[in-house]
Amino acid sequence: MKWTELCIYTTNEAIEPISNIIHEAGASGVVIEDQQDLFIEREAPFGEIYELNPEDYPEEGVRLKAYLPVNSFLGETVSEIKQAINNLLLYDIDLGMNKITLSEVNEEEWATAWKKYYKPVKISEKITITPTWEDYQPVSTDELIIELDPGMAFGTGTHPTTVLSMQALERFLDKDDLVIDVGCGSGVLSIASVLLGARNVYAYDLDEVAVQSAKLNTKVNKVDKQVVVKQNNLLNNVDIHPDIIVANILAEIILRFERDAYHLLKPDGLFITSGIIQAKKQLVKDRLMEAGFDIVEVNQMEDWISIIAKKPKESR
Ligand SMILES: C[S@@+](CC[C@H](N)C(=O)[O-])C[C@H]1O[C@@H](n2cnc3c(N)ncnc32)[C@H](O)[C@@H]1O
Repeated sequence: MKWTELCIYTTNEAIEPISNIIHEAGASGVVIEDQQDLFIEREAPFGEIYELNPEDYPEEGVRLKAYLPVNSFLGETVSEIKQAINNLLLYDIDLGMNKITLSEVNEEEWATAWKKYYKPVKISEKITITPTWEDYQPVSTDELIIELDPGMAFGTGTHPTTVLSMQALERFLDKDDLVIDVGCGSGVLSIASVLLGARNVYAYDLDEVAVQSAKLNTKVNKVDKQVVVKQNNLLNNVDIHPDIIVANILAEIILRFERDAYHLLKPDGLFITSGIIQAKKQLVKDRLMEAGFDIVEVNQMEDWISIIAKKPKESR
């Protein structure tokens, strides 16, 4: 199948409205190449690797790229896109060069074009996540590598909520711990747990696609013998007593099973929660304490909160 690559040269302020126009025209995704990205100073507490190549960016302004299938409607679709973009001038949106170019790409090029945007990322002191197609060589001997294919359940494993969970696992997981991963998504936290020394992990997700993806990723990372992946609603009908329960799920969902987590955990066990927005921080803390937990730590990355709670030795 043939595709047309639509390149729109514009400005930073026009990214959002033009992206909407392109989505409405039927493109499944938009690539944003913003010249300013080359100059942003990024926080890199763990020396994250950002390998931006200036050649991938326009000399000035922003380049948006979208892919449309070549069919008999293409000419009409492109005219509508041009018209809708020009209409933005009525709202005083600066369109900069406002140049559009079209070029044909074949299926194969299109399918791999997005891969250059994914690079190995060091997300904690020990853990680096790398896309499966990269031949990444560890920088130090104690570096732990997780191979993940972006595009599968819950992205690349580099979302702040995942990073917060992983950093907590890195600090609190002891060798031979038994771990439950609630809402495992791609399985990234289960894989990290095994690499960090967990004896076994039980990974649950409600979504069948996530379950399949986690099964595949545990195989790719050669930890499938230690990780049991199952479709399950939270901790319903689970009768395992772990040292750690990790759950990167929204606050509303955490608050549906904090008591189950407390009952299942071994004394001294940890409940690592993440995916909590600022506004829900106090509510989640209160409810964890009501369930009997002691709060060990509250951490933040960007707008996201992670709360680490401990079940006391003597249950209340
Ligand atoms: C934010 S993602 C986290 C994925 C992964 N743990 C990570 O950190 O990258 C939350 C996951 O929870 C799953 N989920 C939502 N509700 C659930 C439920 N009731 N039971 C089990 N999993 C659930 C979703 O399908 C999704 O995969």
